[in-house]
Amino acid sequence: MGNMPSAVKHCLSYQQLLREHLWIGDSVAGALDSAQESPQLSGLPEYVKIVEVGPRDGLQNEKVIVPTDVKIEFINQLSQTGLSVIEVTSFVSSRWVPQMADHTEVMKGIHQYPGIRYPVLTPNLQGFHRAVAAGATEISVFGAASESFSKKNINCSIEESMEKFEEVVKSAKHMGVPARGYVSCALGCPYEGNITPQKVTEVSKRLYGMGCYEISLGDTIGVGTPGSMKRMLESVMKEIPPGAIAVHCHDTYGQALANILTALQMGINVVDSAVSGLGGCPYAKGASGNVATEDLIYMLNGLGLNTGVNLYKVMQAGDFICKAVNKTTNSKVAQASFNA
Ligand SMILES: CC(C)(COP(=O)([O-])OP(=O)([O-])OC[C@H]1O[C@@H](n2cnc3c(N)ncnc32)[C@H](O)[C@@H]1OP(=O)([O-])[O-])[C@@H](O)C(=O)NCCC(=O)NCCSC(=O)C[C@@](C)(O)CC(=O)[O-]
Repeated sequence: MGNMPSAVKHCLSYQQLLREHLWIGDSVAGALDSAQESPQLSGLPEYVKIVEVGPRDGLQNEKVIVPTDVKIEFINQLSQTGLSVIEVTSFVSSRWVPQMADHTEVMKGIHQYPGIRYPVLTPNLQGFHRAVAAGATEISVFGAASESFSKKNINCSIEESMEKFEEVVKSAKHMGVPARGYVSCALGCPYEGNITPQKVTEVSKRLYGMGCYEISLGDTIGVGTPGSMKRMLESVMKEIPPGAIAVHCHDTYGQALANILTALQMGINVVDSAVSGLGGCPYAKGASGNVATEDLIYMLNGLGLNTGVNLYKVMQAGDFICKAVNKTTNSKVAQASFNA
């Protein structure tokens, strides 16, 4: 059971919750329940940490500005699900990403529960200082393995970005603020196409070397397959231990769950996902949402792996945000459950 959060031990029966609150029929509730109760398969990590990126990655690409109080309510609902990490917002330029302009209000407005971490994106020192002033206690810097994407996304070369991140991570360390590092375009770039595993490894090593405690490898445009995921991870894992690697899979080509399973089989046990499969990067045209947290939990439950997260409560939060942004969920599990 290791570092499994206690919340998982107190989950109510899915059938009971689903029937009472989501009006789901017995057959669907039974399917969700049996996935929950599956025995663990060998060769996989016992516990998987889910990093929920819905409030940040999930919303950053929404064209209509989501009201701040809706974002706060969404995050507060996610805090009730058993998730231990919820990425809240980005301290970036509002000219570049208007949806994140209310970062300070969101950060100050949420209820921060003990035992849950609420990281935020900070591209430079300006963002870092604003984030800390607003109450952030964990940050992420976000680089890329593609020169073109780096320029489009953060207006500088990879080398320049590393210099900015060094400053941010150094200040973060000095203040006792843990820093995570993203590497976008780990399995392909919207501008350059193929990206070599060597380039991903090189950038990951730089971020890990400067003090990022975890490197999240982003399939930004969701073009990866289990084959390219395996080749990329084999290369990165020569330099970084699996315990310090996370995967961040967009689902554009429907490969996200297969790619995640590949990573789990290689010893990775941190996975980023977004409720309802929301998400996309404003600077990665054509990229669809992240893997849906609901679908990820359903698969992990079926593999008998612990997450500490209550699928029913995540579905409720997903229902809330989809209604608020007037969207249909991208989660297959939520679709199957609601349409049954
Ligand atoms: C990085 C910058 C700011 C550079 O943008 P820049 O224009 O090069 O910045 P600058 O340093 O030249 O400053 C220009 C203006 O921006 C301001 N500025 C400077 N820094 C900040 C800041 N932190 N917060 C607020 N304002 C800022 C600064 O004060 C100045 O204001 P002015 O004097 O003109 O009024 C810009 O390119 C930017 O904000 N980019 C963010 C893009 C973004 O958020 N993309 C989405 C997230 S990445 C992603 O989705 C991928 C990921 C992580 O999910 C993983 C995956 O899927 O692969």
